[in-house]
Amino acid sequence: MAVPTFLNLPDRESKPRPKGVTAVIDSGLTLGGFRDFLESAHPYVDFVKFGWGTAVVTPTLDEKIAILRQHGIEFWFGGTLFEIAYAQGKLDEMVAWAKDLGVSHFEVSDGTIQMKTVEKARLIERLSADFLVLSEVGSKDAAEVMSPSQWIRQIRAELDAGAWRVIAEGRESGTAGIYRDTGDVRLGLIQELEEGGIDFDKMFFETPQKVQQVWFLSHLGPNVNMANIAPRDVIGLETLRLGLRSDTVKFSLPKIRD
Ligand SMILES: C=C(OP(=O)(O)O)C(=O)O
Ligand SMILES: O=S([O-])[O-]
Repeated sequence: MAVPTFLNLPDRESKPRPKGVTAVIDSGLTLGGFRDFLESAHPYVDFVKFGWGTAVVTPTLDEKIAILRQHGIEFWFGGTLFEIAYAQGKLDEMVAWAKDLGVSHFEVSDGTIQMKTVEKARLIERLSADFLVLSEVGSKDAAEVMSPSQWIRQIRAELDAGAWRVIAEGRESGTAGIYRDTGDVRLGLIQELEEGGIDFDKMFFETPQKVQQVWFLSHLGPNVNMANIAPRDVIGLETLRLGLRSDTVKFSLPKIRD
């Protein structure tokens, strides 16, 4: 990796990283755009999520997966696709298709459909036999606001059911789940998750907007796990993690900035 050693920068592990991961959302890049993006930014991309149902309408899905393999990048399909398959009674078919494609990670969410907590836990447990399960907590509907204690209960229940990581909902837009509809972080919620003893290394925070990335880095440090990062933002996000941009320069200049 080309980070020069003459600067004092925060420690960043190289891939595969246990934390400090960047998960990109592909909302439908062209094959050429996808290839170019990863040629430029692959050291900083840990995962690609094919957003919502884009995977099933992407004629070049196999080619995209081959490019991800060349760069050692894992991928998964948007939780919305799981929700639609489940609600149509087609989960077994989706699992078979995912296995055929060699998928190792699988998202289980209920951001759009209603699902009982015990049913979600059962599905997490079942899918964990075949995949590393990312379960997502939070609604995609900005009008649905869950209390911090509900968030804590659900995160714990999903980790107990076998989820490998829990994703905190933010959408592609950054206007639901852990955010108000204005995009402002629900500060009290994040604080209560921390006080409630949630292990943030087991969480992926969806942080599509730069201001949201800056907030999470400033409060939880350079190695916070972030998801729903747009391809065009990956290099910029890495500079934020390393304190190479004014917003987080305290990471590279801790003594003269606070
Ligand atoms: C990111 C989204 O969906 P998914 O989590 O299913 O990819 C979205 O609808 O904003
Ligand atoms: O679909 S979006 O804008 O979250």
